[in-house]
Order: sequence, then structure tokens, then C-alpha cells
Amino acid sequence: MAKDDGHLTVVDHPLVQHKLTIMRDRDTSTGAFRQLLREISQLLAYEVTRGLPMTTKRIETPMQSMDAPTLDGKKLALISILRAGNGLLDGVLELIPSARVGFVGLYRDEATLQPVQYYFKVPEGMDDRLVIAVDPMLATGNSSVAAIDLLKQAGATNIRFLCLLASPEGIARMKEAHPDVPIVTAAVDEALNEVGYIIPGLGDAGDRMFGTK
Ligand SMILES: O=P(O)(O)OC[C@H]1O[C@H](OP(=O)(O)OP(=O)(O)O)[C@H](O)[C@@H]1O
Ligand SMILES: O=c1cc[nH]c(=O)[nH]1
Ligand SMILES: [Mg+2]
Repeated sequence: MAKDDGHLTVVDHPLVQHKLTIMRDRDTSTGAFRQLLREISQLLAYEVTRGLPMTTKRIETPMQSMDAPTLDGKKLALISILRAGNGLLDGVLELIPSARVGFVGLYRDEATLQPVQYYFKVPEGMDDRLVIAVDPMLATGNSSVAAIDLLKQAGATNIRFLCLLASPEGIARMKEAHPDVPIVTAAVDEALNEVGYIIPGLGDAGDRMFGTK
């Protein structure tokens, strides 16, 4: 696991990198792409949930009673940035089924690369939750910055951002707009191309996941 100043964590684990390589391959099918994203999301979840507050609970093992560590999943809000965010959400939610879930609907206008909002629904009490926003792609950063703006407007103060692939430009934009939001990603690619796609990247995550192109 590579870290910079605490703002960015790159999960360079061999399992993550191997699965990401298959996802990048243009010949990987929609079904395999979705399955791999689910698997990677669970490996990334391990990192993004590091340091989550724990309490203890009195339990009886077959041998004796003990105060055992436990997580209060209800204090966690997972926010999917639609639609591709759902590909990360499903796997993380499987690991933490009691987490609360919200959705920010955004798509990138292909000409301006600005996000267009079409939906917003998050759990109550955002100010009292650890919020993990998920979206596989951090390209220009316009979508994630806008989504986090909205989450902060809804009261969130403790936010982390989980993605699969990031560009250097997107990381810089997030760091400038939201220096308090740590980013966890599987890889930082070379650059953005002239139409705002990550290079070498994996193409359009939503289209590859849902087979829409
Ligand atoms: O950092 P940015 O330049 O804003 O680009 C990243 C955004 O682009 C993709 O979504 P898209 O707009 O394609 O919507 P989709 O999830 O519905 O496919 C991706 O899932 C991010 O939300
Ligand atoms: O490379 C990119 C950039 C934005 N959105 C994607 O899905 N892929
Ligand atoms: Mg898309």
C-alpha cells in the first residue's frame, strides 16, 4: 500500500492489480467486468474502512464471556455516485450490510465535462456518520468534487472517497477542493486525454459495467 501525505492511498496489492489488469482489457466481457469490480471493491473496502471506530460488545464464546470488538455499521453512510458508483457499492455493502446508503445522481456533460445532477437522496443525520463516497473513476474530478460539495451541504463532515482509477489531474482537483477528504484508489494512471478520459484507463466504467455501448 503506497501513501502520500495522508490524502491519497494507492492499494497496490497484487490481487487488486491483477484484477484491475483484466478489467482494463477491452476484450473483457460486461459480466466479467462487473464481477471483477465487485471483487476489487471488497479488497479496497478493507483499506477505506481502516481505522473505523469500534466499540465492544459482551458475548459468550463456548469457553467464557468476553468484551469483543464490534463495528457499528449504522454509523456508516455509503454514497454511490450514480451510475457507475453502484459497481463499487454492492461489494462494500455486502461486507457491511448494516451501513446506510445514499445516492448522488450525476453524469458528465460530454462537451463541457461538467457534472449534471439528476438525483440526490442520502440518509438522515449525515453530520454524525462516517461517509464513504464511491465512484470507480476520478478523471477531471468535476463529478467527485460536486458530489462531495452536495454531501457537505447535507451536513457531512467526515468523508472518504473510494475509487478504482484516478488521474493525477483529478487527485489534484480533489485535494484543492476537499483537502479533508482522503482518497483510496487502486491506481493512478498517466493522464487525461483531450476528451477527459483516463489514459490508459479502462474506458467508460458505466458503459462497460452495464453494456450500454
Ligand atoms: O472526474 P470526472 O471527469 O467528472 O469523470 C468521472 C465521472 O465520469 C463517470 O460517470 P459518467 O458521467 O460517465 O456517468 P455514468 O456513471 O452514468 O456512466 C464516472 O463514473 C464519474 O462519475
Ligand atoms: O476514463 C473515464 C473518465 C470518466 N469516466 C469514465 O467512466 N472513464
Ligand atoms: Mg459513464
